[in-house]
Amino acid sequence: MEKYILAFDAGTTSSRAIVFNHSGEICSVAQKEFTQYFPQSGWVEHDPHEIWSSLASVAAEAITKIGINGKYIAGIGITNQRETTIVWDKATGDPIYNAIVWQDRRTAEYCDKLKEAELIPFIKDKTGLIIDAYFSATKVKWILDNVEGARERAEKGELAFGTVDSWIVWQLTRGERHVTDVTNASRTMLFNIHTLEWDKDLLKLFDIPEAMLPEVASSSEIYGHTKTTIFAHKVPISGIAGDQQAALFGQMCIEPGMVKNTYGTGCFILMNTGEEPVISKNNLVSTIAWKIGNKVTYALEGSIFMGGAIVQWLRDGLGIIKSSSEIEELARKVPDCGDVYFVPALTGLGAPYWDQYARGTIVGLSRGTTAAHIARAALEGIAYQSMDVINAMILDAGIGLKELRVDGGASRNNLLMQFQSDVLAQTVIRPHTIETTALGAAYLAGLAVGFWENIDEVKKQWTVDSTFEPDAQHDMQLAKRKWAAAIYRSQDWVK
Ligand SMILES: Nc1ncnc2c1ncn2[C@@H]1O[C@H](COP(=O)(O)OP(=O)(O)O)[C@@H](O)[C@H]1O
Ligand SMILES: O=P(O)(O)OC[C@H](O)CO
Repeated sequence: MEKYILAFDAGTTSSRAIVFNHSGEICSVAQKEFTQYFPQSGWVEHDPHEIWSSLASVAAEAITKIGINGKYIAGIGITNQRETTIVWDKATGDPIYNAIVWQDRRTAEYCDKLKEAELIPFIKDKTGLIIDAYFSATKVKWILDNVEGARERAEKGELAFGTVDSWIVWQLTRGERHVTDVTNASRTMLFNIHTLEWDKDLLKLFDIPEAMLPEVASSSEIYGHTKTTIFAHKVPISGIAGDQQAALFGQMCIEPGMVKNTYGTGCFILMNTGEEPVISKNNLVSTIAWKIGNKVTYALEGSIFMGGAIVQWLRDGLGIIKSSSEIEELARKVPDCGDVYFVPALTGLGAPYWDQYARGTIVGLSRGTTAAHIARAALEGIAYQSMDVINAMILDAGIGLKELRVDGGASRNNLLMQFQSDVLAQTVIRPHTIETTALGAAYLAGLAVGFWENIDEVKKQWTVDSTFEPDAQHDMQLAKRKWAAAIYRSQDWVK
């Protein structure tokens, strides 16, 4: 019987399990949303047990849907929301606090202090990152400072820290392996992206005991075998990558200069920069794209905190649409935004602005403004934010953009993709499989177990669904100036 690769995609709002065949085609998908906790303004938490139980149930569902069991799974690839921080007791496996999610802003003021102490170059030189509450280090420190007895227990070696990938491997191996991969490690602000080791100076700065940290492995190797009852067989866990790096791989952006944008909850634009990190002068971050064998590939990244999530807000917060896909029909009711500009900074602004205190802003409302204009302005806001990141990327890399490869839920929206092409004056390409995050994790897992022989073999599986060419119908220069003015108005709002 044919064998398959199973990808676990542990996203911010839902858990997905996808079974891929040897041609890289999706054979089965199961998905489950899980609870988002907002205990205070700007705080976002998940229950680590729910992350795992939802993943376990979708994995079981996905494999039973096509009538297979663990025996027919050649390898498991894990991809995950990055930066989200979990600390658990090594003996009991119980988390000592909820997962603090990447979007959580509770450590923003502490980050300001780090900036005031002029630590920006110190941290950037080692990690490639910008100081922001987004990354894991300040979240781990918060847990150690705020959960009673935590630091003492961490110092005694009783606690484990992990990003969501580590938590999943711990569950799958029943506590046998405490491991992460280089891509996830590079988002913690504790990992030196040049030496590929946890950085002792940073551990000291954040007062984090080294004993809590996972072992750091490559993105494609056998980390261990499943011990859960879901599979009834020992399945090798053989690929791990943060979701945005996995998407870069799934999009087969394997040559330096290739760029992808994933339009999910946020928008994450990554450019492959080859074997050396490019240190950004334009407020992007340098990150590890993957490590396969001994070869490390780096990327430049621009992280936008609100992408498709703004569409969910129009659905759940404003109630002007009933489902995310309805936004396209609504926005098409008007020929343009009617001079309305919408900066979706509901949780602050990420790259290239990095303003933790910015908030969502709609400007240019008039008596003639309708829900359709707001819908259109929201979609355009997603595209303008992506344009700002891509412009910064082009400056940093010193090379132009040949094409933009797109994926993620909101990339289904043809109006958004056409507008993205118009504002960039560049070709936008959507592949057949927009589940490229899971596909990338599957490829990494399959390569490690010989399911696929080499990258050249999987490269042939990437095929184009739609191409969008620039076809701007109005003055884009004026529109871009208005966008810049709207961004200015959204900044520094809640400080
Ligand atoms: N047709 C659409 N137009 C615009 N946004 C969409 C559309 N379909 C889905 N979305 C948005 O895409 C996001 C889901 O994409 P997905 O890739 O599943 O995200 P994630 O992996 O971050 O959970 C949601 O925020 C949703 O609002
Ligand atoms: O869950 P996603 O797809 O929104 O991705 C979240 C990112 O990994 C955060 O850095």
